[in-house]
Amino acid sequence: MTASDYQHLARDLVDPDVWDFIEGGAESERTLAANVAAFDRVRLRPRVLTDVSTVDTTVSLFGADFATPIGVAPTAYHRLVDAEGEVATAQGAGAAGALFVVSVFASRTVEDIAKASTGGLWLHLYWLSRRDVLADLIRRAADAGYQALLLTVDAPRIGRRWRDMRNGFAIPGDVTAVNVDEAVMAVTHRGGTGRSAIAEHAAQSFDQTVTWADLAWLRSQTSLPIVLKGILTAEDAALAVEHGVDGIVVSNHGGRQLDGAVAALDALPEVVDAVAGAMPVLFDGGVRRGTDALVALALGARMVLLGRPPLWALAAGGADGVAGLLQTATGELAHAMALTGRPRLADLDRTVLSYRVGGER
Ligand SMILES: Cc1cc2nc3c(=O)[nH]c(=O)nc-3n(C[C@H](O)[C@H](O)[C@H](O)COP(=O)(O)O)c2cc1C
Ligand SMILES: O=C(O)C(=O)c1ccccc1
Repeated sequence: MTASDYQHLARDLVDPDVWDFIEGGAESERTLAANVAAFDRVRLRPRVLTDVSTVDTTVSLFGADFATPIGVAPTAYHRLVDAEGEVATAQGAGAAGALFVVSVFASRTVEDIAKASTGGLWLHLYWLSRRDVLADLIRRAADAGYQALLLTVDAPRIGRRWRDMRNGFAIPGDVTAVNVDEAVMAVTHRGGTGRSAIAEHAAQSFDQTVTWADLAWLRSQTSLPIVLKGILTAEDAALAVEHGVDGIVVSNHGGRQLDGAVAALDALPEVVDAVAGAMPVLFDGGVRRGTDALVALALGARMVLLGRPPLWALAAGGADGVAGLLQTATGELAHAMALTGRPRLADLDRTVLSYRVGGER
């Protein structure tokens, strides 16, 4: 089944306030819409007679091999939609040979998730004020076999998500961020009419003072690769290279942070050009099909991540749903590679694309 099939099934299964939390974006949700619309503008230039009897979707990243360049983006609290939560997501991603990036606000322990996983795992972090909590979690993740750290840099504060504010949304009490010290989570505000508990919690627990210079502290804590998520400009891509990070994710957080931010796909070419091969560039935002993945890969992404679709699949089908989603998307990608006459990921370049992506610049 496709992402859209799982979305339709999930809608009837998930609590309406949780549904709004998953689906929603910031303010007018313009950037959320733009992420998906950007793919609608693209058309492909197929080449023919190239021997596509074997199509290869395998990709390696930081020394690990993946069956597919389509992975799972970090999203908080998977137990909101499935009793097994991230353990089921890890089983599904592993079955598909896909990367799973585990949110710092996961609702299962990093150790339990690692035990359930047969694939690659990275740990995502928000920069909490409590550096001792971060340091401890980084150590646990390394011990449990996580292969990289992904620091999200587009959320010093949480975007103004009116659905959550109007719903007075708070994570239900039986779902908790089990990997984060209770002292950090204790500041969680209950939300209430007109307020989002998630935004209030972040306002109290995230460190808004961090700058590029602070990355040296993170580097000192681990020998794992460090990937920055939430880069949208050539300027910041150049700074990322300068500061010696190991990879970046071009992302606008699925339209959940700065409304009006450029569509993720439109930002991808300038970032890829600025990085100029110095490190892998990943991509997320609006990918709903394998054919969308092909477009981002053609623009220079090494891997693409899905945010909302794995939550839909998890809600509708648990681990099997997540595996099914990733396998279907990978199948679509392989088909599109065959039908564009590019049977290897290395064959995918901008000549695949007919329309210019990247806005007016
Ligand atoms: C319910 C939900 C929770 C999320 N939680 C996180 C998070 O904890 N950390 C993070 O960096 N991004 C988070 N994201 C953003 C995703 O990692 C990703 O950037 C975005 O969903 C990609 O867009 P897509 O949903 O169109 O695929 C979340 C997104 C959703 C929908
Ligand atoms: O990152 C997000 O988009 C998000 O929804 C979230 C969830 C929990 C805590 C902080 C942010």
